[in-house]
Amino acid sequence: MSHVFKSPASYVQGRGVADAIGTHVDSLGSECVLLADKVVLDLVGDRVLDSLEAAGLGARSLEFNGEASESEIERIAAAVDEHGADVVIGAGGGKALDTAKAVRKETGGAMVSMPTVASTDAPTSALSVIYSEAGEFQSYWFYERHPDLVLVDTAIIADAPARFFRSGIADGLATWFEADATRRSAGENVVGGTPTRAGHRLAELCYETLREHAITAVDGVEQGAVTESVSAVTEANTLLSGLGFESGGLAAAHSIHNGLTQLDATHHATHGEKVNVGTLTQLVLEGRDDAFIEDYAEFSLALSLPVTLSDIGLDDPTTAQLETVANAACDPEETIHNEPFEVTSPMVRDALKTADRVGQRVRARHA
Ligand SMILES: NC(=O)c1ccc[n+]([C@@H]2O[C@H](COP(=O)([O-])OP(=O)(O)OC[C@H]3O[C@@H](n4cnc5c(N)ncnc54)[C@H](O)[C@@H]3O)[C@@H](O)[C@H]2O)c1
Ligand SMILES: [Zn+2]
Repeated sequence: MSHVFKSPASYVQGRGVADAIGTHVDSLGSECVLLADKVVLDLVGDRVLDSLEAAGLGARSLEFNGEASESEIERIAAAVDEHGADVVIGAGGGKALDTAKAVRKETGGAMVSMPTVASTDAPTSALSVIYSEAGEFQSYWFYERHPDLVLVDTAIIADAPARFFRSGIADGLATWFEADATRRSAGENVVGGTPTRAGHRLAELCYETLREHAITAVDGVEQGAVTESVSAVTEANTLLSGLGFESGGLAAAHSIHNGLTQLDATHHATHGEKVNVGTLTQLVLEGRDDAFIEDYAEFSLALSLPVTLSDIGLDDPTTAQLETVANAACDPEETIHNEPFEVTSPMVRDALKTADRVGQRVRARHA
């Protein structure tokens, strides 16, 4: 298998860049559709449309219903075709961006990601995570093409609720452990090859950046402030984590996340919050030493990230529920098989139980 690295064509990040989106998009097409849910349209719709029009581009918006489901993708793709648009701009969280990517696959043309929360590493990837209308994980859809442009306004990111930012940090922390597992197993990354040195090291840089800046960055976002740390962590959550997971590879943490989505009780927890429980479980599964696992749990607590099953809505889960999660996590298509040893469902069930106990014990120290 060849070493493969892929990425979006360009990435622009800065305070106030939403007002200049037209100048970055004008080489990509002429008729733009902005896809975003009601909250995000109210927040940035006028600014984005004004900037596109000022650059001489046609611009209109379409309201996203909130779920990256097949039926929603079909509905939006039909509307984009009807408008004759050749640029789809997705704005919002991971689900809006994943829907915009899927729509572009149907309609052709250019695709722009404009995350308005730094909550996941979805903005840069060439894949969508598809859910049922009821919100259960269904599958990954992979695309030949990446977004043509990823544009991140740090003032918008810093103004959004800090919970999203923390969730993006969790998603970014997982990236390193998963990329490293993939490297150790000589496994396959998400772009159809084995990891390049670049993919692996970008995942590591993501982790280093988060360990060095995340706590102060969260302080900033809690104040709606854009600081150097907020900027560094926005880049880590978005660009470094995105390139790191796709070209570095995914492993157990995201499979466990996908397993957790099978249980309704976890649906109120964000992607990153569930991923954090997945990371702690991955570390237990890998047999990391006590100090290493506890260090991760302590760092999570310092960021108010979940460390127990109850933190993500699973109070007193039954063994049958944990087996549902573990079975789904061990599906033959899952990335958990990038761990450098054979992983079975009972191993994941037991690692989930143990990680939960570690989280409870470490939290009790702070009570
Ligand atoms: N494709 C990928 O590579 C990839 C990677 C990671 C995660 N994901 C997917 O991303 C999804 C999770 O994304 P998410 O955690 O961003 O949640 P989300 O997309 O479900 O929701 C984001 C929410 O934030 C709100 N919002 C957006 N910007 C805001 C702002 N500035 N201020 C206030 N509210 C704002 C939106 O209205 C929405 O309710 C999952 O479906 C996950 O599977 C995909
Ligand atoms: Zn993720």
